[in-house]
Amino acid sequence: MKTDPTLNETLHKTLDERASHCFGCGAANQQGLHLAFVIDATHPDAPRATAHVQLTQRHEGPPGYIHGGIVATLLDEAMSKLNRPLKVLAMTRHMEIDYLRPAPLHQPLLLISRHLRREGRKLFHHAELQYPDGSVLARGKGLFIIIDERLLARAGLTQPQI
Ligand SMILES: CCCCCCCCCC(=O)SCCNC(=O)CCNC(=O)[C@H](O)C(C)(C)COP(=O)(O)OP(=O)(O)OC[C@H]1O[C@@H](n2cnc3c(N)ncnc32)[C@H](O)[C@@H]1OP(=O)(O)O
Repeated sequence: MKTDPTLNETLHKTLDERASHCFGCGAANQQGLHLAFVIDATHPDAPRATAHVQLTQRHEGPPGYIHGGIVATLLDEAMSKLNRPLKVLAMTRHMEIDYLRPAPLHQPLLLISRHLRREGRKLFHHAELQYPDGSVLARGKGLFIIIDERLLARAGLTQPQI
């Protein structure tokens, strides 16, 4: 049986290295958004993440504005960045979004997320896309589920013990 020649290489990379093509934040993804977050873990149980965003016509939906699916990606990515400071691996299970105003292209915007609460494996996060003056363009609430070792292995995401 033939094996994929890239498989062995993939298995020997850490999860962080394998996330380098993440569409939201991966440095190696040339088509990605390259979001760079600053994490504030002053309160370890209530971390916050912030990123500056300025998108171009590549991500256009309505003329002059960011596509709604990309807005969802921004909010999802911002919320996912709260998992590491909480010292867990977790994936988005449910997300809801209020698109309050069209989000403009070519303008500096702020992406801000915060952890709300934890109930067992369930993490409840919140995120906003804002103008620099704090007025809100879109708001998201997310349910992230903490992934245990068994599920990591099933998803092929186990970090090899070598
Ligand atoms: C891994 C590191 C990589 C991170 C990259 C970050 C990228 C940015 C974030 C993403 O976009 S991740 C990609 C999008 N997400 C996915 O692809 C996840 C796909 N879903 C799954 O793989 C599974 O559903 C998942 C592993 C998340 C959970 O599967 P489980 O079988 O472990 O969950 P389960 O069905 O038992 O639900 C867990 C709990 O949530 C509850 N739940 C589920 N849906 C709910 C809902 N909609 N509202 C409220 N509660 C809900 C459910 O009742 C249950 O509650 P209890 O623990 O109290 O019993």
